[in-house]
Amino acid sequence: MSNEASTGNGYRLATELVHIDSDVVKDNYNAASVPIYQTATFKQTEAGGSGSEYDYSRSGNPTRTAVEAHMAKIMRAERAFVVTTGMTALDVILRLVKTGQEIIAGDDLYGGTNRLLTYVSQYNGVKVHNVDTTNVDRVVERLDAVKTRLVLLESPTNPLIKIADLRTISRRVHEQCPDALVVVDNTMMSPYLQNTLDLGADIEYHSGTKYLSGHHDLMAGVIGCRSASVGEQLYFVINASGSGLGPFDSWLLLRGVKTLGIRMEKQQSNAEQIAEFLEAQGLKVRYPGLKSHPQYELHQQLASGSGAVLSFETGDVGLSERIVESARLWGISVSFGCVNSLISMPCKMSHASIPAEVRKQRRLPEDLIRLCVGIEDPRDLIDDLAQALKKAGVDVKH
Ligand SMILES: Cc1ncc(COP(=O)(O)O)c(C=O)c1O
Ligand SMILES: N[C@@H](CCSC[C@H](N)C(=O)O)C(=O)O
Repeated sequence: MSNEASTGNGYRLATELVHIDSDVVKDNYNAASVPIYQTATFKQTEAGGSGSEYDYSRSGNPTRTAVEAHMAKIMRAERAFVVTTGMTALDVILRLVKTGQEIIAGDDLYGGTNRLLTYVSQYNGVKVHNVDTTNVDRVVERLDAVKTRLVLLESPTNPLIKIADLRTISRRVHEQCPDALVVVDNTMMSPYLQNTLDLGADIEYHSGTKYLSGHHDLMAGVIGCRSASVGEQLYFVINASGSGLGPFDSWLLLRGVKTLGIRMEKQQSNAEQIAEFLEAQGLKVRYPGLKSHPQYELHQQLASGSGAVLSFETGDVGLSERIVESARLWGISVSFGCVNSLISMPCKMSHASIPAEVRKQRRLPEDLIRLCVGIEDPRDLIDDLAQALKKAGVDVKH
C-alpha cells in the first residue's frame, strides 16, 4: 500500500520527501545537493550585524535551515526544528512547563522519556501523571484547566504497541484546557505513516536517529509545531541552550529523509509477514497491522500504515533470552528504524532505566521481545527467526 497523503503542493509524500526546496538556501553554484555549511560563525558586513541572515551556527545555519524547512513541509508544520537527539527534542519541549504545572503522560513510554519525566517531577516541581492512554477517559479525568500544561503521548507506544486515540484526546484536551499542549512522540510511525498535527496535536517530535535518518549513523531530534507562538518559544530555548543540530548531521538527516518513503514501505511489508509468521506459531504478537490487535480499527483511522516495530511474549524470560541470542541475522541492539533488522529485550535494554517495580506496576512483561524490521529479504528474516526459535526450544511450524 502506498501513502496517499500530500503536503499541500499537490504531490504525494513519497515525492515530496525527495524534493528539497532549493530557494531555502541561496547557493551561488546551483549545487544539486544542499551544501554542508561547516562553519561556527559568519562574516558580517556591518558592525551592527544587520543585513546578514546568519551570524552564529548556534542561532542558525543554512544546512540546518534546509532540513528544518523540509521537515516543516513533510510534517505540515508551521515551523520545524532539528536538534541533537530525540531526547533533546523532549528536553526543549519540557522547558515550556513551569514549576507547579502538570504533565499527563502515558504509562507505556520509551525508557529514556520516562527517565526525563521522572527527573522533572523530582527536581523541577512538575507533577507527572502516568495514565493508560488507550483509554481516553483516563486522560480526561486527570486534566486540570489551570495546571495541565502538557499531554504527552506515544501511539503506537514503545514497546507495548498500544494505540492512543490521538484525535479524540487532542479535541478533549483543547476543549477543557485551552492552555495545554498536546505533544506526540511520533518516532515509531514517522511522518510518512502518521501526521499527528493534522490529528490535532500541537507539537509532534521524533527521534531522528530512527526512521528519518534510517541508517543508524547519526543522532538527531525533530520538532514540528502548529502555531507560530509555540515555534517562537521553542526557537528561544534551542538558541539559548545550544540544542540545534550541527551542519554535518543536518546534512545527513536531509539525505536520509529522502528515502524515508521507500524504506518505510519495504520495512512495513516485511514486518507484516513477520508478524503473521510469529502469530502462526501461537505467540502473543503486538503489531497494529494484525487484526488480532485490540485497537486495529482505531490505528487504521489514525495512520496510513502499521510501521515496522512489533513485540511478542514467550511466557518465559529464559526462553526469550535464548531466542534473542540464537538469532544470527537479527542484530541484538537497542534502537529501531534502521535498514537492518534488530532484536532486543526492552526490560533488559531500552527500558532497563525504568525501575523493576515500576515496570511491574505498568505490566511491562519481562519476557517481551521487540523486533525492529529492516529492508532485508523477508524470507531470510523469517528463516533466521525460525532457526532461533527452534534452537531455543520452540516447536516451529515453518
Ligand atoms: C519513541 C522514542 N522516542 C524518543 C527516543 C529518544 O531518541 P534519541 O535516542 O534520538 O535521543 C527514543 C529512543 O531513543 C524512542 O524510542
Ligand atoms: N542506554 C540507552 C538505551 C537507548 S534505547 C534506544 C531506543 N529508544 C530504543 O527504544 O531502542 C539509554 O539508557 O538511554
